[in-house]
Amino acid sequence: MCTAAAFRSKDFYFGRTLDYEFSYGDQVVILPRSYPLHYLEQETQTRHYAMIGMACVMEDTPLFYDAVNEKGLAIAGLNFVGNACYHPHAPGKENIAQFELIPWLLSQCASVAEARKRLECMNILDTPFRPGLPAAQLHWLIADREGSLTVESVAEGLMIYENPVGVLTNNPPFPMQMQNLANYRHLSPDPVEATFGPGLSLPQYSRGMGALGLPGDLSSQSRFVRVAFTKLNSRCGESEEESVSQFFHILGSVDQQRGCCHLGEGKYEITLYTSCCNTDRGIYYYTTYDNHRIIGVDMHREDLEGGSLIRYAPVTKERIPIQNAPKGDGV
Ligand SMILES: C[C@H](CCC(=O)NCCS(=O)(=O)O)[C@H]1CC[C@H]2[C@@H]3[C@H](O)C[C@@H]4C[C@H](O)CC[C@]4(C)[C@H]3C[C@H](O)[C@]12C
Repeated sequence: MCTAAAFRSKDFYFGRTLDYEFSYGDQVVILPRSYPLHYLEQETQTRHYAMIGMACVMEDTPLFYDAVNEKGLAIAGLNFVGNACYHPHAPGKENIAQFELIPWLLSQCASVAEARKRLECMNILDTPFRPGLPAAQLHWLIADREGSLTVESVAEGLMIYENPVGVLTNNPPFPMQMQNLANYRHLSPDPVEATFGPGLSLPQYSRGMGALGLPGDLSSQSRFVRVAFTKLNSRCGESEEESVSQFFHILGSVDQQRGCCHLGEGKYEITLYTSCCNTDRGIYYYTTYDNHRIIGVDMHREDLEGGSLIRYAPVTKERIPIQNAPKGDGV
């Protein structure tokens, strides 16, 4: 399972949890403006916007899971298994392979509005990156500080939906997620009046009872409701630290702990990493399952005019300072 969210305080933040049972070899990758981008059916781009994101690099190609470009446009791909359907070459369309979608849009679009224009003439090809690595069945959250889209390539074609909530999880298709949200329209962060029935006095015995009924399980439909409620009711200060901290709390509402989602044969799905990118500043923050310390990688500290990929292996080890150690232990 995975969850992605867009969030605005003073700056605009975008990130995701990546929930899975193994890592493909994730790295924080900065792709500078002159790194050539090759496509199956499109001309090679030799100059384009720079981007930063989480990817695995195969044959010198960064295969992005989520990324943000220097203009503040952000995209995350999330599993959409059983519903994603890609198509053969379509004449008259811009034919883009599934693994090319993120670089194709981030290399040339500065906003959601520009991405939408490109998407309207796109066809997503089923061609795998290489034999033995089938095309991941995904749908995408695309966002900038003005708004969000959900993009789903299904049997009927490429669907582009306005996403008024700015969150995405996995199945079912986006229109069903939104319809399901209506079942929770009564939830509130405020205390609510007892309306159960006339003449019955029911006590408000706890704080937080306005959100009683918010689903707590790990299914993708429940996570959609939970993260939407958390994000829409989020309040935080405008500083970078407060905003980043709040963003990790929003995605913390759908964090997946080892043991709660058994896949059989002793395998468990866990939140491998959580990301939060300040899209205005180009800083990609992340935590990993065993490293709760937020680590940042700032794309503007690198040579964005260069022609080589810049790669950082994620910090995966927990470091727990002891506050009353002799020299404060770095607290
Ligand atoms: C597994 C990841 C999605 C996690 C997720 O949504 N989990 C939910 C599980 S479930 O539905 O609820 O069961 C996806 C997100 C991005 C994907 C990767 C990117 O699309 C880049 C390439 C694309 C290639 O086609 C396959 C390898 C790959 C390297 C993908 C592997 C894998 O499918 C990733 C890492």
